[in-house]
Amino acid sequence: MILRHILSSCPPVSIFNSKLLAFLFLFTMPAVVPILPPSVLPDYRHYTPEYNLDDLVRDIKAYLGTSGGISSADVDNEYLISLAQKYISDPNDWAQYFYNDTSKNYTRNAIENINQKANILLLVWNPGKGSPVHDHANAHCIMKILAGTLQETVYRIPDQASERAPLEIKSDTRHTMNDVAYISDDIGLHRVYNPSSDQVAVSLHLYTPPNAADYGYNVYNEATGKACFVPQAKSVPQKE
Ligand SMILES: N[C@@H](CS(=O)O)C(=O)O
Ligand SMILES: [Fe+2]
Repeated sequence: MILRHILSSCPPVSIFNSKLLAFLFLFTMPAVVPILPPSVLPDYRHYTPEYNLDDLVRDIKAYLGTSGGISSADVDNEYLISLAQKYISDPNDWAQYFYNDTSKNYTRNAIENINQKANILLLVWNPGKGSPVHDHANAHCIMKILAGTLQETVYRIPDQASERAPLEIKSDTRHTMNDVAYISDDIGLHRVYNPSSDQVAVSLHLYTPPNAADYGYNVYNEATGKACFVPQAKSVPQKE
C-alpha cells in the first residue's frame, strides 16, 4: 500500500523527463566520447551510404529505359554526368568487379550491360600505363575516377582526307578521385594513362550507346593521325 502510494505519488514520466535526458546527454556524452579508443568507434562511412554504386546503376538504367541509348543524340549527357557526380567512390561497392591483369595496360571489367543501350565498366589501370589514342564510336563516354589519378589528353579529330600530320592536342587534364570527365567524338579523341609509378588507378565508365563493344572503334597514330579500326572492344565478364 505504501509502495503503491509512493509509486502513484511519483509522476511516471519523472525518470524519462526530456529535460533530464537533455541534461544527461549534454553533460555526459562529451565526457564519454573522447575516452573511447578509436577502434571501438564504428566506421559510419559504410553504415548509411547515401548513394551507392547500385543506386547509380539503377538510375542510369531507369533513365536509359525511357530515353534513348539507341541514338546517342537523344541522351541528356548532362543528366548522366550529374548522376556520376552524385556517387562518392567507396571500394566496398566496386571491389567485387575489380580484376587487374598485370600483363595489360588496363583491364576492362564488366559491371552492367544494358542491351543496345549502354555498358558500364570498371577499368583498372596499371601504374605508368594507358590507352592508345582512340575515338568513342559515336557514343557518349562518362568516366569517373574511383581511385588514384588519371591523366587525360584530348586531341582534335583529324580530317582523314587531309595530309598526314601529328594529332593536335586540345587539352591535358589530371583527374583525381571522384572527378567526372566526359568525351564524345564531337569533342575529340583521347588517351588516358595512369601517371603513378606504383599505384593502380580505378575508373568507372559509362558508354551509351555501347557501339565500341557492339561494333568497334578506331585507334589513332599520334604522330601521323592515321586511324586503325578495332572490332568489338572486349571486357572481362562479371563473376558468377
Ligand atoms: N575508352 C577506353 C578507356 S579510356 O581510355 O577512356 C576503353 O573503354 O577502353
Ligand atoms: Fe576512352
